[in-house]
Amino acid sequence: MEEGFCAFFHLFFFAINTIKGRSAAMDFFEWVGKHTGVQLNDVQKQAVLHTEGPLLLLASPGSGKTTTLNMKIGYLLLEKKVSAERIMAITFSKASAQDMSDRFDHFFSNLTNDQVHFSTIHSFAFKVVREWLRKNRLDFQLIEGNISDEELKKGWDGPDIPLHKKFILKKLYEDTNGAQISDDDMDELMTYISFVKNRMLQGKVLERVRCNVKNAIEIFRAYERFKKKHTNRLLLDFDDMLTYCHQILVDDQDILSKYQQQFEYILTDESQDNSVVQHEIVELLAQPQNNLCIVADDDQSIFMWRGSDVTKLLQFEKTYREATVMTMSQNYRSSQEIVKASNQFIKRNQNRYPKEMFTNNPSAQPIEIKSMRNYEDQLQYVTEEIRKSGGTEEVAVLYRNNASAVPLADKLDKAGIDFYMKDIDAKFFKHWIVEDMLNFMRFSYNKSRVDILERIHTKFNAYISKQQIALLKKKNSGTSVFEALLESDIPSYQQKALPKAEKLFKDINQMEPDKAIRTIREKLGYDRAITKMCEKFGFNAEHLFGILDTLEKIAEGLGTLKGFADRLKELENLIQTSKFNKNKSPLTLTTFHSAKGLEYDKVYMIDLINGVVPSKDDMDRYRNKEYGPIEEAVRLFYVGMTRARTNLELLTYNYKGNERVTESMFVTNVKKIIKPAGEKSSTKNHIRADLSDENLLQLDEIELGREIIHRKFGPGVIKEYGGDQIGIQFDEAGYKELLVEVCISNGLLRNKEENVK
Ligand SMILES: Nc1ncnc2c1ncn2[C@@H]1O[C@H](COP(=O)(O)OP(=O)(O)OP(=O)(O)O)[C@@H](O)[C@H]1O
Repeated sequence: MEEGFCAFFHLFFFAINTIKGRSAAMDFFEWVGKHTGVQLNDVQKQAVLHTEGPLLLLASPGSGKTTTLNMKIGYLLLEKKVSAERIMAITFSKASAQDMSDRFDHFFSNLTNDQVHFSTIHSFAFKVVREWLRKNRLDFQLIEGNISDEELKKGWDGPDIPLHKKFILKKLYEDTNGAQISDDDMDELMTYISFVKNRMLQGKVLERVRCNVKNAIEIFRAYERFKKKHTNRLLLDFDDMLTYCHQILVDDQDILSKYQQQFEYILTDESQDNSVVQHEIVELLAQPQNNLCIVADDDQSIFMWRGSDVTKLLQFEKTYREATVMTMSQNYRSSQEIVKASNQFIKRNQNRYPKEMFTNNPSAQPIEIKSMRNYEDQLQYVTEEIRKSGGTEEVAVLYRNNASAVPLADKLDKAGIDFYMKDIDAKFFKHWIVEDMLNFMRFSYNKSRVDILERIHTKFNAYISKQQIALLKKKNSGTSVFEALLESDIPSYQQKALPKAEKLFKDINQMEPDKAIRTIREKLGYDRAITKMCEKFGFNAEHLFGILDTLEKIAEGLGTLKGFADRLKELENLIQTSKFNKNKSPLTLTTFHSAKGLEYDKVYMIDLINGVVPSKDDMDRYRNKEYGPIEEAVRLFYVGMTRARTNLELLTYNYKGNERVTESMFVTNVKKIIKPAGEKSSTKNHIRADLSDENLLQLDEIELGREIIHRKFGPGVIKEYGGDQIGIQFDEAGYKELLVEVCISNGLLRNKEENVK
């Protein structure tokens, strides 16, 4: 009976094959190539054919990772006759699971009806956890998912906390620190908890994990206790799905064996993004045959901050003695120029598998590096270029921080250019700094509004105390709060301050909004109040002042305060709805992180200044000889560069507001890479220093204010740095502008002894 069925099955396949035109002599690749139009290269073919045993497929960007994985699944199904339910294809995000599934259908829907399950590791883990809970007659509740900032801010009525991760953390933060948690701290705390759980860290090691949230470890521990003890149900967040799944596979042999037997072949895409716990789950499932195909690019690992870990990839050959490692280095996406420069650039990282990406694609445009005078010029330039290009090609503007999107969206919208924004983050508009500015403006319309004053009274120069607010509330006179206060018993320092503030509020009300913001910041003392808050609570001053600068930019050219408030609403709405422009607009705005896996004809990478790319924190840690973060920043830059097919522009500038900023050290790197050999600066006029000398100033150590010693001009201080030039004020030789490359490559500058750690 069974034999008969098999014979029928083979006959059926033979029929399909013949229908689809595959003769007996035609090999799989020829046949598939005919149907899909994709001719795999030799390494891709080898990777497809290697089905038994552990395989690490290291692939460069654009080298056809997803294409190869899909071909491999096709091969398992159609050639090796493996049934679909015995294949497990795992990706990192829902979007890439969908992308892989779509691409599989595109290649094979005419050739097979088999439905392979493309899953995220989270959805598989959740399935295992549910099965175990059912088996043990336990109930559970998910405590993570969408919740709006408004809902969170509103809090809850009654004694019971709503069982949601953010509410629970909010409460535990308040209990531990006696203060409300800010949005930024909530984000950082969530990231910290994810990191710790994904890296499976416990005990003392936790103390080594950096987190700027006060008492983060205590809050994390309290959170874990809360989830276990609060109800008779098990409370699970997204990370718990992974840690529980791992523990279940370790403890419950029945469940482990069931899945090990079910999945004969396991394939994982984007494995460089897997965390420790995710790698361990995959390793357990693959045993004992270890028919495991891990597709990864360690150079595109950019989620270390939330727990991903390439160590497992780098140790693959140690984990599996019988491991095969293959490298796919041919880039099908980008031009000669882009492939060569990015291949060279990524080599500055030490902690990586050596690879040599190459392409047979033709040459296109040279990589352009534009150094603008200031931030505004950069936005103006990008907007103008995009306008001129007329929407004929796919263009992306990539930035490191979501905050860059708001002024850019504003500028593009004012120029009438539509865009698709990949990762919507309208948090900017809900930030307390934005709320503060609007409250200052609202209060200027009606100075009797104690409720508004209550929100800003500590943030301007009138020294209005909590008691005075209470008094005003009690009086409820409906007159100007300033009049009411001046009539009451006030300390002498308020005698002058109150009328002055009252006058300023009156003036603000009549001003154009950008001037109003400047007045609030400078004359009413808002900037000073923010600086103090940063000192007291450890807030990130750069970020907060950045928001204020952006507000001023948005306000430019708007006539009234009301017009400004309306524009903010309009922009928020525009950003929220831009996600519906996918496939409608040829222009995409996205962070470097979210651009991974995507490609465009032309890519602009913006805001390439030290302190942003790489971040100040990355640079500080680098100087302290902690290399992980800077290497991740390099990988992120590399991901950005390799998104471009034919055109890549790197944009930097010298001033942000009045502040002097310096060109990203990565841009300087790329400049050196792409400069034709003939233009290399001559070194023959200089006596070469011993370049291995540890005291020599390195490129990435250049910073304003650093004290150095020049071989010829003696001691001095770095005063300017940007583009190719470095400005140094020498003790004796006066101020000089020198070429960075000449100084560094000839070892002309040494760190002053006390700078050297
Ligand atoms: N053998 C091949 N011949 C021609 N084109 C190919 C081949 N392999 C892949 N490609 C094409 O190269 C492009 C990149 O492929 P794919 O998206 O699979 O790469 P990737 O390695 O996943 O990229 P990344 O990691 O940068 O996101 C696609 O347009 C794909 O069709």
